[in-house]
Amino acid sequence: MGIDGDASGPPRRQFGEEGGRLSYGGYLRLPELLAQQQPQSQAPDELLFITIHQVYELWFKLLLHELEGAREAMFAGELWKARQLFKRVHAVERVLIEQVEVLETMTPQDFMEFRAKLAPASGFQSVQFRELEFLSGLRDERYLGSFRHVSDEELARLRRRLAEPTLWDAYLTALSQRGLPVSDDEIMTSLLAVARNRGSYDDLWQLAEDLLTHDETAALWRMRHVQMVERQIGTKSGTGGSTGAPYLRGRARLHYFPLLWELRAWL
Ligand code: HEM
Ligand SMILES: N[C@@H](CC(=O)c1ccccc1NC=O)C(=O)O
Repeated sequence: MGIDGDASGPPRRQFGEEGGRLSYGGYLRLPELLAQQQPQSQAPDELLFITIHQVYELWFKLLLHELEGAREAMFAGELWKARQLFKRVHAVERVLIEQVEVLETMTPQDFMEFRAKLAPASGFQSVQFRELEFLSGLRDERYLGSFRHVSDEELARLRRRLAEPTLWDAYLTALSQRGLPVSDDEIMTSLLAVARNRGSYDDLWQLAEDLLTHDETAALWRMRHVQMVERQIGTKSGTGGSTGAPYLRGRARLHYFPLLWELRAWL
């Protein structure tokens, strides 16, 4: 039944539509969006491969936006707002992990039908992925060298990310706004004070837990990704020129907020 109560056919006109200029496809720019999947081969699974990467990049864009918001909220001392945003970040990050399963429905044989066409492209070159790492505090300038292919605008974005404050910088500001010292020598004592004095500092504790969950979920994605990689290409080296799985295993151990993990040993 149509929304306007007509028993058959689509609604002729909906409430609030009078004079409106927006349509579903226009608002969401679907003609543009759905024109962006352009396989390089005839292999049937290449559409899946392109789609899943594009979906990742869309989520990366949203994550950057929300994490910027969380950083701003921490600087402003609005911890509740930062926490609200981290909730969304965590939910999206869990989706990113779950999504790997969809790509694993592709067999290695089917991947090999188009893999050769991909080199030297690889996830190495995801600007937004590196932006997320830089914003989160994992700043390895050597990666700028692997971005020679990217546009000036993208390179400028990465350089900006290296120069701007990280989530950790914002958390330290939130700590110092509450009178807790944050110098290298004093930070562990302050983190311990927060952990042991929940009556006064529960909001700061919960926020640190949110940061840790962001860190943990990102690490889980890296582990999930390398599992998929081993399943797809085994011990082959990567199209991006790395050793493949061994390189990725090394990356899986990294942490955004090492002090929050170190804190565990003192609790
Ligand atoms: C068949 C599926 C996939 C395979 C076999 C694969 C393989 C690889 C390999 C071997 C690398 C290391 C760089 C290189 O030498 O190529 C890499 C890096 C990367 N891949 Fe994938 N990948 C797959 C799917 C994905 C998907 C769906 C994403 C989502 C965006 C992704 C994102 C990345 C990122 C961000 C890196 C850089 C990681 C880092 O430097 O820490 N990959 N991938
Ligand atoms: N690096 C992968 C290829 C690959 O997965 C890929 C290729 C182009 C664009 C994104 C990719 N995804 C992640 O690395 C490989 O070595 O098979």
